[in-house]
Amino acid sequence: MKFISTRGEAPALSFEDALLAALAPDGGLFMPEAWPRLEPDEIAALAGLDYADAADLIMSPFLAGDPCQDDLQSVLAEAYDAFHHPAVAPLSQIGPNAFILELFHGPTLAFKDLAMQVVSRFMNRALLRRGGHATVVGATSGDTGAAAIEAFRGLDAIDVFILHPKGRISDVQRRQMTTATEANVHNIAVEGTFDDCQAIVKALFADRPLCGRLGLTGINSINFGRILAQVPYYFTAAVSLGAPHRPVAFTVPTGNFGDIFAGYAARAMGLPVSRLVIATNLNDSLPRAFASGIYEPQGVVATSSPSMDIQLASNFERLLFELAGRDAVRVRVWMDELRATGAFRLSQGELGQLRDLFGAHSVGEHETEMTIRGVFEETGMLIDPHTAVGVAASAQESDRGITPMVVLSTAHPAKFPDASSGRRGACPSSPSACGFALASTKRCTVLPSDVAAVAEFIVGHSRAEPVRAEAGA
Ligand SMILES: Cc1ncc(COP(=O)(O)O)c(C=O)c1O
Ligand SMILES: N[C@@H](CCOP(=O)(O)O)C(=O)O
Repeated sequence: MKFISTRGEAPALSFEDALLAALAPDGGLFMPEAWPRLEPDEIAALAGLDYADAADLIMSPFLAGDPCQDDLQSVLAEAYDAFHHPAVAPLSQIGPNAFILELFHGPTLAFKDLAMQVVSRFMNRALLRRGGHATVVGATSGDTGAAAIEAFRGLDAIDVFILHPKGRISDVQRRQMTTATEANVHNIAVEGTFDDCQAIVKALFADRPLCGRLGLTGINSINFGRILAQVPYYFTAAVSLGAPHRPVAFTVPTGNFGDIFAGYAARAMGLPVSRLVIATNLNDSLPRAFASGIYEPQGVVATSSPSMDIQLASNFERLLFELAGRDAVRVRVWMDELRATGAFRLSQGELGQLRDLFGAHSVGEHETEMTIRGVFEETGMLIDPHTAVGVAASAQESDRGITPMVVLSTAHPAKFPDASSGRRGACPSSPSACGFALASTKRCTVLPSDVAAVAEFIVGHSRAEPVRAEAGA
């Protein structure tokens, strides 16, 4: 299997090379050259398997012919061994035909752990096999950074630099990141928003000499490895609700569009997904685009679901690539227009195609709070504000009740105790196994929202060997 760029101007790479490159050198995102298909009997055979064994069957076709395919089984077994629930991603029911997929049983209590624990192991093994050093750079609105620091801390071959928007993450997220004492972990608090952090990361990748010098790689969902490791839970959830014999719908709390794109990938592989509902908070660039056809990200608004305080949804580019029939020229036109004017418009035909599969709803702060309260009163279950955005958005879908609707629960309520209590005093307790970093150590450097300042900090702190001149040069 080879991976190609959505912008069509980069060489096709193997899974492992695409994983280490993270972003394609032409600025595009890697995509599999074709979607592997699972036949209905193969999907049915996932029933009753351990999560890691199911993930092995689902992910394996993407690694075909790659040296890392031999590592897949052991990587998955190790990755999910430390989860706090034997099912890894269990389902619970909150109403007739309404389910919650609990993706918060990993070490940092957010869905990011399911992929990050896999990606870090693949990267580390690749570097040990090939020799060399990598510098991971990532942007976070709180959860990706915590999961990455947990997954990469203490590794000899990899330094990790995580950029978060200063003052715009929860206290628990901040402590999870800044109390790591390992020398390979670096936190940068950027004076800006998550979109600013992500723009800086992309600008660093655009500096090809810097990429080479630092062995730059990324762990955001712009890396296809992240998306791939998020696909299996769509399959396991749907199969436990009757797939492949019964279609299932999903509502996904959305920011960077990575998680919901993994649902799209599952469908492209043959899973009967009848609907994918994009649930955003007040940062509603996607619901506005699905209503009007104009994608026009605006300034980020701070909400009680800070991990979704994102306007520029990077992985939307992957969906546009699919929508354009994989025409990279069309994608480049959209992206150039976005860069030049801050917006682009989809045709009525394209919009219709998207609406056939996707719903998109924005949920306000009061509705989020009322949903947390309502779910608690009806079920006794505490949900976090990101999940609440998902539950509220799923209720706006007109055909609900006909097909099972699964809302992805993307974070444990203990990560957002103030918002998750619904101001009713039902305070979430953190699972004892997670051992939150309560120490007061703060390892974090504040920097302006400026590419040069961040690059200078990374160069000054990375353990990457400077490039040696070619012999005879
Ligand atoms: C708790 C939580 N929910 C939802 C999201 C949105 O996921 P995505 O960025 O993949 O759309 C994030 C961050 O990305 C998150 O941390
Ligand atoms: N919500 C994320 C933002 C980055 O998303 P990613 O899935 O692209 O890494 C976070 O909490 O950091």
